[in-house]
Amino acid sequence: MSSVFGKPRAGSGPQSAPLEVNLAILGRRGAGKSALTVKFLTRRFISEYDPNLEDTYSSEETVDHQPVHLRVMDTADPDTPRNCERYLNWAHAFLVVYSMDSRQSFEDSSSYLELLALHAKETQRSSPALLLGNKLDMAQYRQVTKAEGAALAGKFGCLFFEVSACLDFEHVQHVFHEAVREARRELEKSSLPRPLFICEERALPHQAPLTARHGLASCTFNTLSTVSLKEMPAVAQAKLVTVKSSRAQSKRKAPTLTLLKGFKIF
Ligand SMILES: Nc1nc2c(ncn2[C@@H]2O[C@H](COP(=O)(O)OP(=O)(O)OP(=O)(O)O)[C@@H](O)[C@H]2O)c(=O)[nH]1
Repeated sequence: MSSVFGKPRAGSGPQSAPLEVNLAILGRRGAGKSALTVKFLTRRFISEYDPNLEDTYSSEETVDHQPVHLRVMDTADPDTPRNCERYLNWAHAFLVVYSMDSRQSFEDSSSYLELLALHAKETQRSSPALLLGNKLDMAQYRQVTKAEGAALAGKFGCLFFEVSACLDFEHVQHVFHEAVREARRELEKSSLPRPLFICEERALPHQAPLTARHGLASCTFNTLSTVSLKEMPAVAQAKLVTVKSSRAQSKRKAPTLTLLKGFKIF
């Protein structure tokens, strides 16, 4: 049996278990996290949304001929990253989104990348991040150049794309699949199975919250000296919505739309 990344190839037999990948979408309010997520899942662009909704969606994907069970957490931090453990300890990869017509959202994306880098350092476990400059269709109003986006991504060693949630689906899908590839590479390197995560049992006196060090709200971090392994939390202490593959989706639009509660899709 041929294999890809140590797993059986899709279609190579009934035993093929899909690769499980958790992806968290981070970024300032209004950057377009929900719009990109819904575009990827349904091929549709949304123009109205509930900014306080944080949902985790599940989608069966095929990436490089390999079946992937992809969970996407569309996060909703209030103004700054808050209670970040819910995604830091859950995700295998991150999409950090900024809106290219907002300098502030670009600066916030830098804070998110710093947060991820710090978490990787403190847990000695890196999860890949991709930086996305969203709203490419609004490029005439851009406040952030492509070069600036690329430079920020380069600083943190992550992939960079400019995208639009209201332009072509294929480009958005490509970006999500790149995130899966990045996660898969990292999972292969890691010897620790991901169903377990490291969390702290109690705060240590010497442990300074990220807030203090990086101006981020309510994020505390784990040290390896007082850790315990716990079961991964049920997919999102947020709602889980199951969505079939995007390709199948386009053929069954009506049922899909009723699943995506909280969004108005036009
Ligand atoms: N023109 C354009 N508008 C977009 C794009 N992506 C999102 N928007 C719009 O920008 C606004 C914010 O988009 P959301 O997807 O809700 O942003 P978000 O990052 O999820 O924001 P929160 O839910 O508040 O965290 C909405 O009005 C979207 O319709 C895009 O690529 N192009």
